[in-house]
Amino acid sequence: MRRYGKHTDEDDIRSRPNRKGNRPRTHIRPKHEDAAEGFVLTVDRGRLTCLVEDTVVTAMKARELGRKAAVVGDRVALVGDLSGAKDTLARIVRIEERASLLRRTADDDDPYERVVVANADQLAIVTALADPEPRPRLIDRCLVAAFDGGLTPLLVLTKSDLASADEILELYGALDIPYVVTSREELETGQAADRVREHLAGKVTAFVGHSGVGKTTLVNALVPKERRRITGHVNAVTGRGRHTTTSALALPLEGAEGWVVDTPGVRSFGLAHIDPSRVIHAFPDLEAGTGDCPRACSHDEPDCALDQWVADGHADPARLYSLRRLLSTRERHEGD
Ligand SMILES: Nc1nc2c(ncn2[C@@H]2O[C@H](COP(=O)(O)OP(=O)(O)OP(=O)(O)O)[C@@H](O)[C@H]2O)c(=O)[nH]1
Ligand SMILES: [Zn+2]
Repeated sequence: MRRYGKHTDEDDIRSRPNRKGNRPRTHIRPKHEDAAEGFVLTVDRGRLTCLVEDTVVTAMKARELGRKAAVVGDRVALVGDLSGAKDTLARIVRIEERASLLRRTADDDDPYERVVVANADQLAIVTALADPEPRPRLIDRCLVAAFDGGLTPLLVLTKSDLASADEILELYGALDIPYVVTSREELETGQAADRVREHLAGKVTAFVGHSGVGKTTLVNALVPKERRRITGHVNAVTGRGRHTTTSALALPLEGAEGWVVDTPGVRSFGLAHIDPSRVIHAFPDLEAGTGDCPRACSHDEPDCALDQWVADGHADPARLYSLRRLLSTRERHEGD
């Protein structure tokens, strides 16, 4: 697992314009030197559940954090009552620098950024091969969010007992994304969890997927029994029988070191915040050819240098095609 250690807060490292003319802040003697290090497991209406060593502590952010919000996966510094006893509340005084940040906008027309998960190494995109039908545009949008946020994608294709994975795998072949295909039978024998777990060991993995794809079933097979959630659909009369996830939730991986971050089912994945230059970073073979692109090139315009780069044999045309397909998913379509 990535060692988070005592990172300094990025915002504190950058020298800021010193409007008030007081001494610049240095990080040599940080405030709250004695603060404990915690890991945010979930957030619920301003209350953050954090793991501090082996104790689960409820906390809220200290006023000095201002508008900064801690999210699931954040490494934070806590002070105050760290006993974890009932009705105690610790204070989060610092959010450490993030190694990655999975974001989505609720809607492309809504510029408000909803941070989903911080510090995840990997994004597991769970897609059913049938029931519900795979939605490649949604997969593409998740991939773009992963590349933009610095996460490595993993495709988890469920319900192979209902339909073949060939078409989807062909569509993503050029992207060379690691994938796992699972079926009902493999869920029952435990093979499905075993094969997915191989990709999760030592990592923090955020799971996303449209409702009904089998994400909860899979997550439950990966975490300790007492942490499992109820699966199945809402009972139309009582409304019970289904978990209502509103925030992401970090759960320990069973059988290996690592974290599974379950996120609420996504219907859409808004990408208003995406920066193409961060996406192309995930395509080093193509990034190397962007030197002659016009300024702020979208890499999908007539003067883009990548056409020549590919024509000269420096990269596979299928890779450029895939990149452009991904970038074009930033435009919103009906049904995204
Ligand atoms: N045939 C088949 N059904 C599966 C498989 N995996 C899960 N299911 C079923 O698909 C349905 C949905 O599974 P869930 O795990 O609840 O799906 P989810 O993605 O968490 O969906 P929400 O709970 O709606 O967010 C359940 O009835 C599961 O039993 C599979 O590999 N094959
Ligand atoms: Zn370009």
